[in-house]
Amino acid sequence: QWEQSWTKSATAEAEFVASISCSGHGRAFLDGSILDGKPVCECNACYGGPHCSVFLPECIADADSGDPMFLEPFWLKHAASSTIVVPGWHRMSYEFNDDSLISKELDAQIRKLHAVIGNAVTDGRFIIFGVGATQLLHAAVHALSTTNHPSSPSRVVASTPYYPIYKEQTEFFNSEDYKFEGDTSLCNNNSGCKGNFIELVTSPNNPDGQLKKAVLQGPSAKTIHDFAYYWPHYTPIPALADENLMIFTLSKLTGHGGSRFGWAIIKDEAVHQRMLTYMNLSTYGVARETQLRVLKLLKVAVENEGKEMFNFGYQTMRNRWRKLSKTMSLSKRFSIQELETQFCSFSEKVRGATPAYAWLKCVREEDKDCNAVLHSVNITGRHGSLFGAESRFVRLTLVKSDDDFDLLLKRMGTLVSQENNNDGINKIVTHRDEFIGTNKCTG
Ligand SMILES: Cc1ncc(COP(=O)(O)O)c(C=O)c1O
Repeated sequence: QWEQSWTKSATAEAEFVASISCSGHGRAFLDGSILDGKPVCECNACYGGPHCSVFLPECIADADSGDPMFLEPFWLKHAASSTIVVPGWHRMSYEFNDDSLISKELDAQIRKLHAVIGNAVTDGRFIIFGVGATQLLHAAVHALSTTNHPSSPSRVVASTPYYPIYKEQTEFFNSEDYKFEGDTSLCNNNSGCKGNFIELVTSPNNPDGQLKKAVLQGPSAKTIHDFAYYWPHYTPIPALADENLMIFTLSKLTGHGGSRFGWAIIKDEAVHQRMLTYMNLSTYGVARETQLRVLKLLKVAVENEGKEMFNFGYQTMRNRWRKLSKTMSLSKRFSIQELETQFCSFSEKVRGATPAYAWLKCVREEDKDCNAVLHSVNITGRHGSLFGAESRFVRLTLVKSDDDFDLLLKRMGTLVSQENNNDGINKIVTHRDEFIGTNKCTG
């Protein structure tokens, strides 16, 4: 016998903020700036004005970050089932009742999620939570490294092109126990293979979306499998992954990058213990508010056997890829990666990959800096050199909001049509070195 009482004002406050109109190009938040007693609209990139109704035509199409806002419309539609209320007294303690830092319910929910999607084995494995995959990656490198051997640190490698944080993080923490050594191929001819290796395997890969396997084998090679994108939004799921150390993140699964939540699935107990020690000494676990929210989100994610969220994610990414591929098919100046088709055990169909990023190549000899070419039509992507690749590659994000994607597509369309117009003009104009932005006249 109870009556709703103290949550009334919280729910009214939440619904009031949600009702503020930002013209479909922004959102007001409870913790946003206040003007005249009301939270103000925070506009999507390239929109402004008090209600985000003004398009800013000169602005940059920012295709740099991998912020998966493409899932926001799903959560707007599922507001009722995904909302939580966090009272002032919710889990104030440092620990759960069993002295752990991990919600057992959330642990079980994660195992259920993997069983529903069929992308990773969790039976008999340890699960540990982290403040995003970012924290877990470093905890894993620490746990697998050979300690107390300052003269022979573990050699951290990844296949080019690789996610830049691997290098940046390993170098930043500057440990005596491990060193970033770059591309895995340094060990292709056996001469470079002395010592202990930690190979970071990203599958599907960031930036090019390829499904990858470990290159290094044998007792001196340990692997960390970064499965941030091993979800049906981005790739067919060919098989259950059963690697020694697998890292997943909420960011690319549900789109909640800001919640800073990831998890690792670990086979070996000693490695698990070392990662736990790292977590205890760095952050003492993940915020209980985050764990509560993640539990709720994952319950929605597995509703209806995962069909709703994963279908939404896949359809959105597939539509974006169709549009982009159509535009790029008209270009001889740029190419993007080939998308592999294979059987997906989750959808029980043969389907194509729909990666989070387009890995764009400027094919003309003179376009050595591809990001500079894109700047001519106000697009900025992530420079290929950050991934250990040539500067004629650029990573373009396809996971941001519809507004971001639409603008990127429009600007890519402009660039490609300039190229096609120029092919005609080049036959006539031979005396000018440059025209239309930075396009070179090669005719
Ligand atoms: C391959 C890969 N691993 C890890 C991460 C980091 O994820 P998180 O947001 O959980 O820190 C990203 C984010 O872009 C990523 O692309």
